[in-house]
Amino acid sequence: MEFKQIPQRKIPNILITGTPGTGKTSLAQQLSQSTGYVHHDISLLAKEKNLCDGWDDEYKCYIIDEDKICDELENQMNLGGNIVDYHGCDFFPERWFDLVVVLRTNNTVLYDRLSKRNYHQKKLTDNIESEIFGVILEEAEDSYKKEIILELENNEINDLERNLDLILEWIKKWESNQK
Ligand SMILES: Nc1ncnc2c1ncn2[C@@H]1O[C@H](COP(=O)(O)OP(=O)(O)OP(=O)(O)O)[C@@H](O)[C@H]1O
Repeated sequence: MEFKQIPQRKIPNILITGTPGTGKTSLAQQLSQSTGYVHHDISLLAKEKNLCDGWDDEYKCYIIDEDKICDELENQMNLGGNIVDYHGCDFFPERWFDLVVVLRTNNTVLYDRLSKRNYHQKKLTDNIESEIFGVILEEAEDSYKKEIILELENNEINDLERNLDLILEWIKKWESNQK
């Protein structure tokens, strides 16, 4: 059998994950503007391309079809220069990512952000508890090497700017290491 070797990417792929409301999309959008990398908001992609596997009546949201999402993104991920934004991280191929950012938010701040979305009480409480117990961080630690995981606080606007600068700095180093 003949294997086609995939050339090493020259620009990195970054996963931004964290509990809903921790600011993944805000950071991903700014990072995409600063770098020209492609922002993939997985929930949006699933809806737009019909990569869903039903409706979750308890949480009132679509259930994404993880296999279809991975198939949809595979070719683009091989090229590098992608920012993937999703509140889960254990179903993506590990080889896709060079950096995994886990955003964390103080529970009082997160409560305020999620209350504005009119989530029902159970969805609100479950998300706050998930953040308190660091469920997504644990999921990231179970799925990726710890050297590529970056846990970042995102409570106020200064945090967003600092996190953006940190990631831009990381990209510069990563790219110069590839030369
Ligand atoms: N550093 C910050 N300071 C203040 N507000 C912020 C900050 N980051 C994000 N926000 C605000 O918090 C809310 C949630 O942000 P955002 O939609 O980016 O979160 P998310 O993690 O992508 O959520 P979801 O997983 O549900 O898509 C938005 O109203 C956004 O403007």
